[in-house]
Amino acid sequence: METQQHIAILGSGNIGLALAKGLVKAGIFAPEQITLTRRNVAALSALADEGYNVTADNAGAVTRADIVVLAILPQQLNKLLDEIKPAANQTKHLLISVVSGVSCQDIRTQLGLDIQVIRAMPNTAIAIGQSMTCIATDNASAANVSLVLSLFDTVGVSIQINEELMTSATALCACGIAFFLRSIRAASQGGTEIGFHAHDALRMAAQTAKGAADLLLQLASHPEQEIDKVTSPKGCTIAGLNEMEHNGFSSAMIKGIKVSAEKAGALYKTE
Ligand SMILES: NC(=O)C1=CN([C@@H]2O[C@H](COP(=O)(O)OP(=O)(O)OC[C@H]3O[C@@H](n4cnc5c(N)ncnc54)[C@H](O)[C@@H]3O)[C@@H](O)[C@H]2O)C=CC1
Ligand SMILES: O=C(O)[C@@H]1CCC=N1
Repeated sequence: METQQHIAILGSGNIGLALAKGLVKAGIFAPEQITLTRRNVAALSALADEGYNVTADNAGAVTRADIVVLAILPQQLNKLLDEIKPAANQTKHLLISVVSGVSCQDIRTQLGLDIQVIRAMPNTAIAIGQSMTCIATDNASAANVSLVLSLFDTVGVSIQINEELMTSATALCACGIAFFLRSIRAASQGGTEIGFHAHDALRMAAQTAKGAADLLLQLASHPEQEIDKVTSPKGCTIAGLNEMEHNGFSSAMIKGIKVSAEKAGALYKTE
């Protein structure tokens, strides 16, 4: 799905750069078709050497682009929208916002334009083509929704959801990367305590986690169905699993995801 379009990514931090790298890796955009912005443009010099356009001029980047991605923090958004307002064109531009907790309508209101806005919630695995991305909109055309879904499908799996579920998607999928990484890290720490060198324990834990995820994804199976196959009667798996549950393993994950979702919903309002 190669494209001739030009994309501007406003805010080249963790997720903006992960998106840019993912799109280039997937062969959708050449670096020359991507403009990356950041206030401290010197921090993007390595990207400039790779062929990306880099600038601190957000409005200029918007003028040259067909698709504009907003990838800055919620508290930085209003200032940026004021800056690009003169360059934004509601007939030309499609806005994609990955900013947590900010609705499509919030963005149009701040811009004062009836522009098409699609929210996307990817995660950092987008850099390696493994993102779970949720998208939502309240006004974009079906053609633009398909375009954005197919764009994110090249860098993982994408689904369209109702906009009111976007903060939940943020907690489960975007923050979720950190939650699962911490679980793997904890498993590796356990592995070290029972005899493996730290780097071996981490690799073993990560591959085991990957296998567990693939059992669900490839077999369309349920976790408990797969757990039942591991837990031999009177065995060591059920002993370990029950010990974890007595200490609140599932409960901690559920409570953490709930707190994360509440926080995601309040990020823009508490700027
Ligand atoms: N990090 C993640 O895994 C994910 C983050 N998000 C959302 O993406 C947004 C960005 O998050 P991160 O990448 O983690 O933050 P970050 O702080 O790493 O990146 C933001 C970047 O924007 C730049 N910036 C700030 N003001 C600017 C301006 N006026 N013009 C140009 N650049 C400017 C900053 O220098 C920084 O490089 C947030 O709204 C976050 O909620 C969404 C999904 C996943
Ligand atoms: O921690 C955050 O607020 C952002 C949103 C989702 C992932 N990182």
